[in-house]
Amino acid sequence: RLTSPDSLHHLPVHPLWQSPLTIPGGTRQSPINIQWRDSVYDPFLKPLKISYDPATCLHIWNNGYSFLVEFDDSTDRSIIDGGPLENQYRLKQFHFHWGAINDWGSEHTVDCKFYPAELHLVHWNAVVYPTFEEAVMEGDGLAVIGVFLKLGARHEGLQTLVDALPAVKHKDTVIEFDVFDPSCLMPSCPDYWTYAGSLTTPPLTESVTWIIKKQPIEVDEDQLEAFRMLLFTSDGEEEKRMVDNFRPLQPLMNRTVRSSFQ
Ligand SMILES: COc1ccc(CNS(=O)(=O)c2ccc(S(N)(=O)=O)s2)cc1
Ligand SMILES: [Zn+2]
Repeated sequence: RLTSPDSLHHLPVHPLWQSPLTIPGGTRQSPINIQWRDSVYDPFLKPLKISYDPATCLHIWNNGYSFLVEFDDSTDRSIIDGGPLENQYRLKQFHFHWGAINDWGSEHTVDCKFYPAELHLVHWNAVVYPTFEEAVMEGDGLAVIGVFLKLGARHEGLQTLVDALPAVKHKDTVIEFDVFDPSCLMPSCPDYWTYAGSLTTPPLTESVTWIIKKQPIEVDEDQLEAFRMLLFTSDGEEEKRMVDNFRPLQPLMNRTVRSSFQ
């Protein structure tokens, strides 16, 4: 059993990002810096297999941390398999982390370099665990694919999401979003790093197999600015722009980052 959520509330929190800075006894916290030269090529790592059914898309909502696109995870219609994983994992939601300016915003860094934003696709091990909530508490319960966003050409697939953001400007607003294929947000290169880590927001449980794509996707300035016009705050509250919603880097401790490529 992992740290229970209620034991986290008295810990020092990061001012901008209501997430405890440290977890007592935490040995596999996320995010981390990925030092390219220290990652170890593992020839036994398989290619990651992704098969998403766009019709499993349900809605977009602003949860006060980020905006999430949630999926129907009651069946195995949207799954990932292979890569470092021993089971197939079901897609539950994806969300982003971003900065107030383009110099930072990602959660993971590569050779201490920040990207302006990072996409997280959250999957859970429905082969072994009966519910997502149980999977969140187990070491092999979750698999999150991280994709870096870099400033460049406009991303047409992302634009359909961006167009919906004004409707979820405030915390706890939701809109229906019934067809979206997150595969369009994947870079073309299959290369990834993988390591054992945690959720980067409460409950910060050490239940995530991280799969971080080496190649970023390109988005343009207007698309990043659209993220930055979202609010942490509910309608009627004093407006706080939703920016810098990333957790500080955590110590690598006794972990090795493996790469699927040489
Ligand atoms: C007990 O019920 C629960 C337990 C946990 C959650 C949090 N939601 S979550 O697990 O999808 C994620 C939180 C942070 C993620 S990150 N940035 O590492 O990809 S994913 C919701 C309900
Ligand atoms: Zn995340």
